[in-house]
Amino acid sequence: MCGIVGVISKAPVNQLIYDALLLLQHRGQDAAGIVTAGPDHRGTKFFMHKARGMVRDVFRTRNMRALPGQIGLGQVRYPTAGNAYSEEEAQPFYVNAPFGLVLVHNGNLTNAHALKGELFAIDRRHLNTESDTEVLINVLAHELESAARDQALTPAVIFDAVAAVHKRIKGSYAVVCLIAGHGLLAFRDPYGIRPLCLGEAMLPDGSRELMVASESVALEGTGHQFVRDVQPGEAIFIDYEGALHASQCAAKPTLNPCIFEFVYLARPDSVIDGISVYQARLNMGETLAQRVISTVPPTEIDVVIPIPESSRPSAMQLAQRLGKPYREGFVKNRYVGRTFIMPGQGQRKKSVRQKLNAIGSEFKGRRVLLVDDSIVRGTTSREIVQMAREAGAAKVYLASAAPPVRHPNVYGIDMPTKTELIAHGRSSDEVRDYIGCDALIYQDLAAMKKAVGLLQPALAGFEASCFDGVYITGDVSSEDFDAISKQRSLGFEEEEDNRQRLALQGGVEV
Ligand SMILES: O=P(O)(O)OC[C@H]1O[C@H](OP(=O)(O)OP(=O)(O)O)[C@H](O)[C@@H]1O
Ligand SMILES: NC(=O)CC[C@H](N)C(=O)O
Ligand SMILES: [Mg+2]
Repeated sequence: MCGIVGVISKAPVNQLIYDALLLLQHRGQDAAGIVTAGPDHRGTKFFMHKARGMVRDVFRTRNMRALPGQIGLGQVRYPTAGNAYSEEEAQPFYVNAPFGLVLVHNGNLTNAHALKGELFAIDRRHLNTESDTEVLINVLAHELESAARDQALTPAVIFDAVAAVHKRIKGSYAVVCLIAGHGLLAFRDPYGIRPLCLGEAMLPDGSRELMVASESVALEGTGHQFVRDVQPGEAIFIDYEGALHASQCAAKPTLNPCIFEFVYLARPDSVIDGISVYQARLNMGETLAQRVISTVPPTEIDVVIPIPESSRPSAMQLAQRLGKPYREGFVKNRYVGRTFIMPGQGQRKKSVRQKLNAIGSEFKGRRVLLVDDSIVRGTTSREIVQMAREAGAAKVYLASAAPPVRHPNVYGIDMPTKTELIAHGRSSDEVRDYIGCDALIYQDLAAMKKAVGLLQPALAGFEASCFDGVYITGDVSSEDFDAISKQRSLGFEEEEDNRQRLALQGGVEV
């Protein structure tokens, strides 16, 4: 779940894209990049800067100055394919033909490994990284080339190319792409797994600035009005004059957003596909309360404490429903990022204690109900339960606003292998024992789908594979699972080697 943004304006866009990326930082902490198209030669020259790191670290003043132009796009990366530690896999990606394309992608292709061979052998395109996004840009380039041939690149031709891309690639993808000299193209996979929305702002000269972004918070936070979500399977093309063209390019589009966006990934102040993320989390707290009441009598709970950050709305609603005080028992170090989206278990584990610290007085002698939005690898909850006990809690109960995560995700959440999931192959009692709490209460999946789904009647359903093992695209083979998980673990091994080498040399990790 990376964060992506694209803008067409009559004013410089470098600072605007930077600001939008900061608002999307929660979607990716590993790398960031911006491309702008310069005012010269009708915007056919691209200016790019990308590197590993958080937005604030990647872009220095000199980098910002080197990004002129009124059109651009950007990305913050949370790697779910390829190698998390490779600078070359930071986005945007560039290919020089046809026209010159730069592209950013949120999602994960499940058939990237098969397409790689096809691109080389049949389409005669060379790929130089392990990234699925490089596969995607090359498929799009090939299809644009085929659709355009010797005719002018009209919106209809571009939409034909996107229709062909939908037929070739599998998985999840929200995409923004600049076509040199022509305009900005954005499209979303036929199931609408990953989010993408459109906004606008009027500039002082009366012209209209258009922005597409992963979440509405990026629009709002940069002074844009939300216009609408890009529909599943739909493509929109905004030409250099700012005219917007839209077309449905998929044969059978259905709206099945990833439910994990509402559980954890998205910011609560965003609205995705008409669903307020905050309201979704409140509703999850409400249904979780029913489960708590049937497991631990409320008379045995003194206080409800959230595990910051993402669980807060659910915990608040749960406490209200139980009629128990809601207290802040853990303080979050705001300078440590989100632990779940860090690459590598070693780094994630170390970061939990750096990130959260208990306020002793809130725990001493109390029977506490800790609430988290989800328990995935159990990294957070195991540490937190121990911290609550060290702080003197009399009883530690743990409630998860999401059901057990038992299946790998192949659509843009980095949990490609079953074995890394704490609830895989374990009963709830076994997970409770592993985590070390006195009672463990999980959300009910059907209740959660209903509680979030009622906020958007137009939904066909949710992509909820990590909870129910049903893969919405219906075409993920065991070979695809193997390819995705193998490739991710190879990246980690490489990094582990790298860390050990640096440690031996007394070097500093960069
Ligand atoms: O079981 P685990 O593998 O630990 O994963 C789940 C935890 O990770 C996330 O927190 P994170 O620190 O990433 O972000 P947050 O501050 O938004 O809650 C999530 O909110 C859970 O707390
Ligand atoms: N989380 C994402 O959307 C990642 C995009 C792409 N699969 C990458 O790894 O770079
Ligand atoms: Mg958390």
